[in-house]
Amino acid sequence: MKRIQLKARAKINLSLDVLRRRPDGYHEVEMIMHQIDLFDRVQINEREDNKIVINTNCGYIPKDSDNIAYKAASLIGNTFNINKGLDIHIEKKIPVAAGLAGGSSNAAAVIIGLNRLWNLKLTVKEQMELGVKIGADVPFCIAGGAALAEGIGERLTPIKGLKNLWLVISKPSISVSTADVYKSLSLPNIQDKRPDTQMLLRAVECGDINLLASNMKNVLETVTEEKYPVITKIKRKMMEYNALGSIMTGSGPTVFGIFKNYHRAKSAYEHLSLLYKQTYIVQSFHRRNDDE
Ligand SMILES: C[C@](O)(CO)[C@H](O)COP(=O)(O)OP(=O)(O)OC[C@H]1O[C@@H](n2ccc(N)nc2=O)[C@H](O)[C@@H]1O
Ligand SMILES: Nc1ncnc2c1ncn2[C@@H]1O[C@H](COP(=O)(O)OP(=O)(O)OP(=O)(O)O)[C@@H](O)[C@H]1O
Repeated sequence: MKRIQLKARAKINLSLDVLRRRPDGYHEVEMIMHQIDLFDRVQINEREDNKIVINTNCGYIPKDSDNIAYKAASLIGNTFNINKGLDIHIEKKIPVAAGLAGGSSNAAAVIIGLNRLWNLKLTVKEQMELGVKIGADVPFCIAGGAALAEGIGERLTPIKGLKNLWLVISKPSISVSTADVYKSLSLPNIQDKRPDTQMLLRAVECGDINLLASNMKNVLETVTEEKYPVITKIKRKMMEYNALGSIMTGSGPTVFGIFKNYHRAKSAYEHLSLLYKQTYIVQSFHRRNDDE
């Protein structure tokens, strides 16, 4: 029986802009996305029967066909007419419903893993085209590294990622539905809150973390931060503890701060982790999937 184990890394949005609402309800976005070195471990083992079975150490994600990793496995099985059963074990470390693409990264790991396990010879682009059928963040999680994401998030232009960037990530104990956040977004409300994506892209590519950190913006804060003042509180704390800049990632509620060095990040981590249990000190992860 064949088996494979992969790391499924989380992402943050260094900027998030919404350009328009499409007739199907989805939104056209412009985002700078970056993987971080906070990951779940996904292990896939073939089974004797033809069932897909999800196991996880996390008590509050679905273990049936609602699990996004299950959906990815069944999509690959159906697309390539492979009727083999799989045990998928997810060791969760990425906070759930947090804006960190935890579920999407698991789906991406299953697509990448089955491509290798079953020798499907899919290119990264082909894997991404399958991934978007599961969710808008899945193609980025397959591509990895750092990218400008357009369309609904699936049109990716790879960029040179940031090496060894120190971040503190803090999730308050509330969960947010991405669909609800996009639904509640008022486009007129965000006009004076939009990021200068081109300038931020240049900052990332030059490694100018001061310029980046002080200009990061996420227009979805107008919905989630408005509803949950704890997000403002965490951003303030990050700045109080010497972050160069701090915003919410994705649809929230997780907040991240960028720090000049490990010592400053550690000091912020020590303070914030006393207030918010789900606080992590992490580095950026810049390697793309096609580099591996
Ligand atoms: C907020 C982000 O995480 C930022 O990276 C993504 O835009 C969301 O990506 P995701 O969670 O993979 O999104 P999906 O699972 O495809 O969609 C969840 C819901 O979010 C809304 N959605 C998502 C992406 C997008 N560009 N426009 C949207 O309006 C849709 O209502 C959709 O029903
Ligand atoms: N493998 C999985 N891991 C995490 N959540 C999952 C998984 N499968 C299904 N879910 C469900 O998906 C929902 C969103 O969880 P997820 O952690 O992916 O959110 P997120 O970090 O906000 O994602 P994104 O940043 O892509 O919007 C939760 O309600 C969760 O129960």
